Amino acid sequence: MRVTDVTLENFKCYEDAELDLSTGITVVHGVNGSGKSTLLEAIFFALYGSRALDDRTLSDVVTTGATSTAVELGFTHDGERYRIERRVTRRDERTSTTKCVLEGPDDQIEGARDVRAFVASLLRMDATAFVNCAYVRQGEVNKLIHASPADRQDMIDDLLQLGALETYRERASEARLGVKDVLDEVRGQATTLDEQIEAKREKNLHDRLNELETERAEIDEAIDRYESQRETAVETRDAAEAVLETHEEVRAEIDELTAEIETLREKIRETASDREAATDDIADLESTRRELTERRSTVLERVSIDDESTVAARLDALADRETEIRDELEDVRVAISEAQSAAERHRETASTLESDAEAARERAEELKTSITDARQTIDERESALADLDEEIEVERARFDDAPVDFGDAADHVETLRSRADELDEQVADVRAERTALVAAIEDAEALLAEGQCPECGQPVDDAPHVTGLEDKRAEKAALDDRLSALREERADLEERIDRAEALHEAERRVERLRDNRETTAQLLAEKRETVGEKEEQYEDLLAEAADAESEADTAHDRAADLDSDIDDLRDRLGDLNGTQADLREERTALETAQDCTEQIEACDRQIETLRERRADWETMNDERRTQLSAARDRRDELRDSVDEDRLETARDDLERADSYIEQVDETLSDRRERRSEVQSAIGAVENELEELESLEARRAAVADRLTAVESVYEDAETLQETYGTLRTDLRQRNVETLERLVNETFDLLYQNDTYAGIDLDGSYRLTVYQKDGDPLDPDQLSGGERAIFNLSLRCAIYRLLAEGVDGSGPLPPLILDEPTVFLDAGHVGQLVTLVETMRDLGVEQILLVSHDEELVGAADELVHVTTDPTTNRSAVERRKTDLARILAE
Ligand SMILES: Nc1ncnc2c1ncn2[C@@H]1O[C@H](COP(=O)(O)OP(=O)(O)OP(=O)(O)O)[C@@H](O)[C@H]1O
Ligand SMILES: [Zn+2]
Repeated sequence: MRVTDVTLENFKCYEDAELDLSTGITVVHGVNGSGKSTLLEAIFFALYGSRALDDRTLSDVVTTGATSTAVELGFTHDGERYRIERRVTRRDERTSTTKCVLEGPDDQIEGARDVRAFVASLLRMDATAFVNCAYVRQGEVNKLIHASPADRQDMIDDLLQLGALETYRERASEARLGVKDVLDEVRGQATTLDEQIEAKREKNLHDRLNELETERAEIDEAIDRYESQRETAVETRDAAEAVLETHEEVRAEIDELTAEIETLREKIRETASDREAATDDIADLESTRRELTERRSTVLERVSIDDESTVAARLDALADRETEIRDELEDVRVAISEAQSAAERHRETASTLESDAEAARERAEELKTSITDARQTIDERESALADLDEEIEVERARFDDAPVDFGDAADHVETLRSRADELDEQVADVRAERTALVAAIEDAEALLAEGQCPECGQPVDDAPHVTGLEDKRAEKAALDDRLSALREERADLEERIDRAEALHEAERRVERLRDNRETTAQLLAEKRETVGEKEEQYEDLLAEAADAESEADTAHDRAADLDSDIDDLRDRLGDLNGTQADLREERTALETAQDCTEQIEACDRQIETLRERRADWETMNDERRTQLSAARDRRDELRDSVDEDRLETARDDLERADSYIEQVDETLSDRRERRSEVQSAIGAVENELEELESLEARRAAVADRLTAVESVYEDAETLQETYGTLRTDLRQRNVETLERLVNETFDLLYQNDTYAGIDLDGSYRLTVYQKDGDPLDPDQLSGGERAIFNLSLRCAIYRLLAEGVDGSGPLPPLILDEPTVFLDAGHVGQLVTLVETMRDLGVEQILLVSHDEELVGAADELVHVTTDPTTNRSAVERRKTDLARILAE
């Protein structure tokens, strides 16, 4: 197998890396922490997935901060190309494989589990075997030495496919155990069958069958005999029963006849008594009839009829007469009632009229009083009128010597007043003029006193203005005169106004008195008119009352006339009632007679019916008597026919037959029971015989099967032993070869050293021998020695695989991570030799992580790993070997 290329995306410290790898020795180098180991891990992870991670998780391989990583690995194996792609994705808290595909030459495999299984079978190694053999991880160089011999044995066995032999051996053992179970079971069956057959043979089944069959024949014979005897008994019983049955029938008939005779006798007796009762009834009816005839005669005599056949005609005539009387009675009654109500009406009229008259008189009386009152009022009003006239005259007399006529006083007052106003104005004007003049005079006098002109204020000497002052003084005197004249006239006028106003007042009073007078006169006239009307009314009411009273008298007279008519009508009513009573009496008599006739006829009919019935009953009893004697004859005949001796014999026969049948039935049932017992016993014996036969047949079959199973069991045993022996042989051979190879390799690495050789025992226990022959446990070796020793062991295993068992495939690449850690320079050289030897042995590809110069020098190809210091991401680069340059570096 050879890895051709690996591509990483966000795998741990790699963001994006692609690396092609070739055959031969490839050395990966770079500074610490640059990502060398990661590169190898990626290859391991691509092949085995999570199984390659030991105790780490999927999420550890995803670059911190990224959500998903992908690894792609290309490799060739046995001349075919393969390509694995894995993608791991982190989602929420979970990280899982989201893609895992292996493309092979034939088909494509999907899913982590299937891909892993395919890789394990292709390389013949699972992840554990891979790290034990092909891939020495950093610090795990001593893994094989530290492993326990058992683990080592398992591991090497697995690598060399010896595990399969153990599996086959186990399967053969399981098969043998399975066959053993079957064998035991078949043997058990044979034993059981033998026991069963023996038990049955001991029972002497054939003898028993003979005995039972003999008994069955005897029972059959006895049953036949009893059955024929039972038949005879049944016949006897049936005959006796027939005789007794016939006798029973005769008895029953006799009983029936006796009952019939009794019934007939009873009926005859009853009918005879009915006849006697009928005779009595007839006698009673005849006497009733006589009484009725007598009564009818008496009644008819009372209404003087001797021929009863005229009764019906008389009744018809009576009915007509009664109708007439009834009609007339009705008429009279109506007349009385009408007259009564008429009289009543007249009386009511009279009473109404009388009360009308009374009311009229009362009203007349009232009027009379009211007239008297009115007259008094008239007198009072007339005197009031006279008073008013007088007062008016007094007031008018005031104008006799007045300056104005009656009626002009108001105008006069007005005229005077306006004159007074004029005067008041004039006084005011004059007074104002005077006041101004007085002031001017005072000013002038003051100026003058100071020597100035009173007109212009200039000095008096220059303008003689004193004349002006004199004029003003004269003017003032005139004004004074005028003012006193005006005042005088004004006082006079005031007096005249007072008088005129008094006159005006008189005028107004006369006006009011005249109004009063007019009102009073009007009232007087009205009153006078009312009195007149009332007096007329008074007369009318008196006349009205007189008329009503006379009409009331007339009504009383009419009512009295009607009363006398009613008396007459009542007399007539009495007469008619009397006639009606007579007629009714006569009719009752006639109806009684008619009733009697009807009853007499009914009696006659009843008597006739009873007589006929009596005759019928007589005939009936005659017939019954004939029946009675016939029944008696038949009964006597039957009584004579009964034979007591024969009956006695029949009863005895019956009893005997019954008891025999009972007995024989019991016996028969016993026998039959026994027979069915015997029959089933025979069945059981026959069954057992059949079973015996089938047991014998089965025993023969089991014997055959036993032989077959025993031979299969022997085969399985042989097979198991063979696989076991084969494995031991093969392991022994492997151990021998491995021991040889380990020693060879070890010699190669330690030609000169103190060690003589290595011993590998059957269970892969390793012992190192020193030159002096002392044994050493590998653990006791120095660190470097241990590492070399371990690598030798691995190398030996590789060689074993290469020389190999049959069909071993191409060898996986040898991958070593820092194998030189514990080695000194000399040993590094040996390691180089070892690695080269491996290459020569046919290991196609060897991947080494190391910075050892010697190893680098041995490389066919170099891979340089660097870190970008800014991003902390790794990068890979392939370089052709240039030893000189590397050494220079
Ligand atoms: N999931 C991850 N994401 C990012 N970086 C990671 C992750 N896991 C590990 N690393 C880093 O990858 C770097 C490379 O580690 P690795 O073991 O491959 O280095 P190395 O070259 O083998 O070093 P040494 O020579 O010391 O063995 C380490 O510095 C580590 O911190
Ligand atoms: Zn002057």
